[in-house]
Amino acid sequence: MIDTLDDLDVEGTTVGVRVDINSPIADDGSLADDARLRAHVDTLSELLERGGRVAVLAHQGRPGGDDFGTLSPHADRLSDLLGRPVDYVDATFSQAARDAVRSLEDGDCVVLENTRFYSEEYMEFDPDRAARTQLVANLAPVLDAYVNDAFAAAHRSQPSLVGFPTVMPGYAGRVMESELDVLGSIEETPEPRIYVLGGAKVPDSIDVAWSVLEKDLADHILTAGVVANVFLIADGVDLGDASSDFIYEQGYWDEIDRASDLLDAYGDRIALPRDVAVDRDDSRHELGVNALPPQEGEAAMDIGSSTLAYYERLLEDAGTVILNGPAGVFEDDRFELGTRRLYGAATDVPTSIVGGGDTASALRRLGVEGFSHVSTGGGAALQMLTADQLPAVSALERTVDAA
Ligand SMILES: Nc1ncnc2c1ncn2[C@@H]1O[C@H](COP(=O)(O)OP(=O)(O)OP(=O)(O)O)[C@@H](O)[C@H]1O
Ligand SMILES: O=C(O)[C@H](O)COP(=O)(O)O
Repeated sequence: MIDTLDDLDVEGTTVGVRVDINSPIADDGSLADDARLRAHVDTLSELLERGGRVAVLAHQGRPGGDDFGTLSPHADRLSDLLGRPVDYVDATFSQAARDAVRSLEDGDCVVLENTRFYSEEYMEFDPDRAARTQLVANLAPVLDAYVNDAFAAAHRSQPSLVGFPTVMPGYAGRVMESELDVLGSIEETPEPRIYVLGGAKVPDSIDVAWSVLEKDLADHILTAGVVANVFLIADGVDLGDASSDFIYEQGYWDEIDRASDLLDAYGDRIALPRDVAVDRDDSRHELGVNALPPQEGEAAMDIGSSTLAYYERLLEDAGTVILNGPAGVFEDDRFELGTRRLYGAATDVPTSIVGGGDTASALRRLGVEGFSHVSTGGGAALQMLTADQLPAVSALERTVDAA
């Protein structure tokens, strides 16, 4: 049982609110999509209107990634969306951050700097240990309560997600509450159940594949995106140097062995692409897997038309489809076809659940709509749909009682 904002006496309370506003970032550093910020408006508005003093905690990107950066543009955008001033401080738990939090008055909001600018935040801890990290130990004394609205990051056991509710009363925000409500009953969704695993977070997808196949939750897994490329290599297909180098550079080379083990154990339930699309002479060019490897420098950027026809046939019989991650590099018009058609076919399945920040942004861009539920979370939604407990949710369940 988790307490929600209904259980929090907000007025005059200084609340640390963990949100997930991790967003695509344009080349000039601005936000390329604000959907995740919009999702949290209800929670933040409610807290501010009820007289709360709100300190927003969030991450942006992963250390070393192109989208790793400051939350300053997020604060500006939140101010527009909330229709009130939102301060930003370029510190997360230092004296400057604590002073900014202490000086909040009822109805004020400040965004603290990217929690991942600080190295312990990118490590996974059990909640008790997380409570002793620098972030929690330094910031908790200036907060009265903690609200976790970051469903999309709830599968990470990082300090800002599991540490605070160990030392102060923790509550679910409105996004967290509604996601847990919708996604908490996977066993009740109609069968057969198909999982579509695409996108670029290969280790997360392989974890999910193991889990849903072992628990007999999935009748089929359709692979797409970089996940499919890893499975194709595991199946002995020569995808060429460009795709292999990309997988190696992402640090996913070991995932090929894990994919191979999965194919050995459950190959009859895992569908692999029959063709892929590459960039040849600046155009989309499709190649059957028998015609691979592609020419030098060509990478598999999307699933091809034969694969789409095959996947569409499988989806025709599905009762539930759960999708995460684009089928290809949808940002490039030549490689959006797989995502457009695969997700389009999924809207005809009686229960269709979509997860993922990039996925949701791809679907908006492509104008594909009509799903039963579009989750703010990618990996988190998938983990929830494996019927596994999310660490940040467990931490809220075990939170300390309000005084
Ligand atoms: N074949 C491919 N080669 C390279 N990149 C790909 C390919 N297919 C998809 N991608 C990239 O995958 C990225 C999205 O993957 P990701 O796993 O982050 O999805 P997501 O929906 O954001 O999920 P999450 O919310 O878990 O992060 C896109 O930027 C897209 O260009
Ligand atoms: O985009 C996401 O899935 C969440 O913000 C979590 O980000 P992470 O995968 O970098 O932990």
